[in-house]
Amino acid sequence: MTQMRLVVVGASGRMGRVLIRAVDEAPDLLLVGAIDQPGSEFIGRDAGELAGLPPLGVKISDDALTHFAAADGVIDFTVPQATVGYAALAAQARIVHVIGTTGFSPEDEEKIAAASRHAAIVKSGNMSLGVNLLAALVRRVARTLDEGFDIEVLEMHHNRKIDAPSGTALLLGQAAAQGRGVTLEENGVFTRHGHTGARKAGDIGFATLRGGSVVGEHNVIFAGQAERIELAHKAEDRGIFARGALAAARWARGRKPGLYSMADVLGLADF
Ligand SMILES: NC(=O)C1=CN([C@@H]2O[C@H](COP(=O)(O)OP(=O)(O)OC[C@H]3O[C@@H](n4cnc5c(N)ncnc54)[C@H](OP(=O)(O)O)[C@@H]3O)[C@@H](O)[C@H]2O)C=CC1
Ligand SMILES: O=C(O)C1=N[C@H](C(=O)O)C[C@H](O)C1
Repeated sequence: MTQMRLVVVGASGRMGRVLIRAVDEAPDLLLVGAIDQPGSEFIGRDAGELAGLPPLGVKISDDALTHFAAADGVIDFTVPQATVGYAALAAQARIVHVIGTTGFSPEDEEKIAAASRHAAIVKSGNMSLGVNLLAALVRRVARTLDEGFDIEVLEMHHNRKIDAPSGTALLLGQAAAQGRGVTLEENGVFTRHGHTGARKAGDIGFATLRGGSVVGEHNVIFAGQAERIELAHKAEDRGIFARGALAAARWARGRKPGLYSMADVLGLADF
């Protein structure tokens, strides 16, 4: 098969730079575009140089439309508003859209679902193999244990992160809720402050820590009477997310339009 031509949007971001290096290392992939928002100080710079590589001959641009028209897929770790716009453009160009961005509102989610009627979208709050396997384990454990075990999701990230709880924490909370046969809308508890009263049986609680340079750490705690089960994942390098995103792009190439998850990509949906 010919090389898959990819555009990285949010090219100058933490993930954008890691993705440019990961695409460059993959012989079956070709970087054909690197997009930042209009007005970015990086427009016109060489994408390779920005990512700490020799020049790649791909300039950072704000012209997404032209680059999408010449690509097979777009890898997007940006911000919700940008991703919703790129979903519409990728749908128009009928190209694969891999979405790693987190922090979407329900309205954003609806727009992305609408775009997925025209193009294959793979979207996940965490693209790593480890976290998606963890989610499958959480679902299984939650299915086994009854409400005698309280479920709490704890996460820590670097001090630049702008959304909470993390996309991964939500993904893990959803897995726990699915296992229990409930929904996060009904059972999720996202803040506790002041005189909260005792914990309600069946709640799925979330706690958020921010600080330093932590790439991403998640714990799912099943707390029972006199015993506790803890399942955890610690990300040590953003390369794990980039590798997952590129695996998703390869998997989605040629696939029919739809909204897919990393569980689909990794074959974990029925785990
Ligand atoms: N699913 C997963 O596995 C992972 C998801 N993430 C998620 O990815 C997202 C990005 O994370 P991270 O790289 O750390 O964040 P950064 O802030 O470092 O990067 C985001 C980049 O997007 C750019 N951007 C903003 N608007 C646009 C636009 N309209 N077009 C193009 N680029 C735009 C920003 O530019 P500017 O600085 O000029 O605003 C910035 O360079 C977050 O939502 C994060 O939670 C992160 C890691 C893994
Ligand atoms: O913003 C980050 O850095 C990360 N975001 C994702 C999330 O919200 O879970 C994934 C990863 O944990 C890093």
